[in-house]
Amino acid sequence: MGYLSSCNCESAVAICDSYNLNPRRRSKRHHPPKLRIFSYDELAAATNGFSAGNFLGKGSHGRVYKAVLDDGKLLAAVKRTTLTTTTTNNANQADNEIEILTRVRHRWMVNLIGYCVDHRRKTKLLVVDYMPNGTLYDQLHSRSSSLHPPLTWNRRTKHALQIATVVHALHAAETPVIHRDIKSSNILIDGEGNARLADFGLALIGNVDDERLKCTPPAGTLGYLDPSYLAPADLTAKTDVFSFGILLLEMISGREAIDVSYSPSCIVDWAVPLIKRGEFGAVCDPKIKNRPYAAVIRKLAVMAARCVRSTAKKRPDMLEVVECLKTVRKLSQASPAWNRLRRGSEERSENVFAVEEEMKEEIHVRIVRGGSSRKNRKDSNVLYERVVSEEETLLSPPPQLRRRNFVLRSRSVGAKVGPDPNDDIGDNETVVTLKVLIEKERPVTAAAMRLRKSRSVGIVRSNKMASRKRY
Ligand SMILES: Nc1ncnc2c1ncn2[C@@H]1O[C@H](COP(=O)(O)OP(=O)(O)OP(=O)(O)O)[C@@H](O)[C@H]1O
Repeated sequence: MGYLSSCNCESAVAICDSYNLNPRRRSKRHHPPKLRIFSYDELAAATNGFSAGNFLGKGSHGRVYKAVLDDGKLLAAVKRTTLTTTTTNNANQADNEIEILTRVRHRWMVNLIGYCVDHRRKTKLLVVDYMPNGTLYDQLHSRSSSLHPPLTWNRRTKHALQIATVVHALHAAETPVIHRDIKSSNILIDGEGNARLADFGLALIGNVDDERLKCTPPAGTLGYLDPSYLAPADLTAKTDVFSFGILLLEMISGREAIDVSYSPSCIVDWAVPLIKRGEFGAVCDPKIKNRPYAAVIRKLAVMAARCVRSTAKKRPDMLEVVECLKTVRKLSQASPAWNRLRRGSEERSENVFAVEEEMKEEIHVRIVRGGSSRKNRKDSNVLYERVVSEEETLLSPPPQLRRRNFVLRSRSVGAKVGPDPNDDIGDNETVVTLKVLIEKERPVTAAAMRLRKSRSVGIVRSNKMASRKRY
């Protein structure tokens, strides 16, 4: 294969291997195994002739089978793609996946073991690590609790951190990789219960200003696809951050990215207003038995809401997401005694939280420190007025707010912003008047159907690009 000879596997493979990114381990350089080239017959024998008994699942690119190799010493998954006579999207996807998986490896990725290209049979086979515990999608959304018991909070945050870590490593690699198809069905669970990122069929390698990336049409999966990614030039690492944010919301809430049995059916439209109103309990999956204290759920939910912002630039990068998840994990694992203490203090400061949460809906804040008369309060005593950014309202109340000596009111859009002349407020009280963004209530439609697991859509590169020189 041309692309294999054109890139040095040994050095390229190391580009995002976390072992090599860790300076403490750099001295003992970790050399990933060489890729193997399999024959069709070898893989046919290893999968019992691609039998139904070895069938693992079907994706948009083809079927996946369990393979037993090396006299039973190696279990692998074989992804089988059929080539057609003309250059098709499927063929491109298999090429692209091999090329990327040849160059990048990470312990939280489903890594490539080898491959087989059989032109006579018009078949391309990718041999990857076998993941015996299914997908994160199954674990989150399975109806059968005996097959997949509900995931604990600890598991959810562990999986989220593992995937955030690998996505960050991909983005930070010398030659960055944008996955473009982060979703719960592309996260597989290995034998030790670790989450691994799979399916690099739509991934792109290179810098965003590379011609190849600039000519590749947008692709992804409905429900996870960044709404600001409408043209090739819109692609940035923040495209993955959006999909990761959807994944986080899915993990926190247990809801699917799109579920038409709810209204709103899109997880963003449902969860983000709740998060902005501070209703973190409502967002949290009722199947989680030992929930952490509210501040931990809040921290993660706010991060998820920031990841799914419509403006890509305002989203955090994956490093910030990784740091947030590490903190969330530390806080979640704090001792029960510490949590009891923390809960107690949360209850005592309930009013403060209520204020903070009400603030999340505001778009303007005006704080008026009261004088001795209402007239004074009305116009001459405005000490502070500003537009509060979405970020501030999600994360923290302005420092000027104190628990005592203020009265808080909410107003709908269009209401006058400023102190109400009918207030009966004593001297030296602070008035906070909020302009509230009221979302139009949408009619709730009866549950009609559930969407089946969403499939990836899109092509990896245009035919024009396919014929261009590889780098
Ligand atoms: N490495 C693997 N080990 C075990 N099972 C796997 C492995 N890879 C895939 N599977 C199974 O095969 C199914 C199909 O996987 P595939 O990646 O082809 O498609 P998908 O991610 O479900 O859908 P799409 O291709 O549309 O993104 C998965 O849902 C999973 O159950």
